[in-house]
Amino acid sequence: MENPVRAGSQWIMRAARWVRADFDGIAALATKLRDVPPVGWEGRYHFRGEEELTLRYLLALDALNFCFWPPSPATGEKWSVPGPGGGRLTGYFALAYALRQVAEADPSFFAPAALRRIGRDRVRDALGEIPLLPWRVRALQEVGEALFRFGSAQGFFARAQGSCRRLVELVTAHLPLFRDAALYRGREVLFHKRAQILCADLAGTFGGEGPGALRDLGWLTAFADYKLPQLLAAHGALVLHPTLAGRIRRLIPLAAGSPEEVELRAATVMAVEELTSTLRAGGRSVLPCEVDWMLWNLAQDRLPIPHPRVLTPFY
Ligand SMILES: Nc1nc2c(c(CN[C@H]3C=C[C@H](O)[C@@H]3O)cn2[C@@H]2O[C@H](COP(=O)(O)O)[C@@H](O)[C@H]2O)c(=O)[nH]1
Repeated sequence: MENPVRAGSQWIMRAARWVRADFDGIAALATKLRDVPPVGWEGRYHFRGEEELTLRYLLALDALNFCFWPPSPATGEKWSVPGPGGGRLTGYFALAYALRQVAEADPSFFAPAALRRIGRDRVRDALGEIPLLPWRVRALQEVGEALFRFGSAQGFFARAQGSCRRLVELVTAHLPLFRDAALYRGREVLFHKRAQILCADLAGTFGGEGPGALRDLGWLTAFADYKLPQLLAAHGALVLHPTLAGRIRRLIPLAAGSPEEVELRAATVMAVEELTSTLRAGGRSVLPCEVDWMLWNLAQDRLPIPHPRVLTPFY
């Protein structure tokens, strides 16, 4: 079955007014990507241990995998935690590492009954002053609730039967904060960013074996976060309406669910589809999620324009 994220994004881009994919820009970026080696799983900061705990950890990780930038640009620094080598980690890797330390020091944090009724103080103890704390508390409570209902993380993930599509359906059915959808011109469109990343994280963590043996990774689209549109726009693969570009440059948050925000996400998905086809036509066999990883990796370097800011628990 076709991924609804792909079909929805295609439909949005036919009507889009704020963002367009630029085919010369995409072709130029594809040429650059041709020489980028495949990006493997970067698991240095993740927890890996006994299977049940690892699965609980991954579900919690992707439940919290959103908004790592300071809501107030004037006062806030990007959220960070001390890393293993003395420096500081930010963003996704900071979250992976902070949760790993919790898993190692106090595995009972991830017990279904504990997560179900976790409160702000416990989350703050674990993660420090992370943005959007109330959403994160709720996200963890939902993880606890789902684990409680299924009895274990192993029981939960087993229901996916090795399929990304089923895992996305499962997660979005049982954990409301994974339901990453928007209304565009009166129609519901899906992005399922964190649910789809969970599939990639699962495959990466387990090296494609055991619970990470997912047979339909090609079903996944790009994960419509805030780093990919930043990179794509910086390379001219996406062209933004000047008003939108100006707002992003001035760090003004975009309204969640606004047409410009939804179009940016759809354009990101479609640009990655186009990059994937271009690379394939050039003889390189890649999946959209692999192109996503290449781009996300490149987006870890300093970029000439800021990333779009949307206060949302979805990405
Ligand atoms: N499109 C896309 N977005 C991704 C990821 C990942 C994690 N993947 C890695 C994990 C191990 C592997 O080796 C993977 O490469 C996180 N994010 C998103 O980025 C944003 C944070 O950015 P920053 O502040 O710079 O950490 C935030 O929205 C977060 O949800 C991805 O893969 N693709």
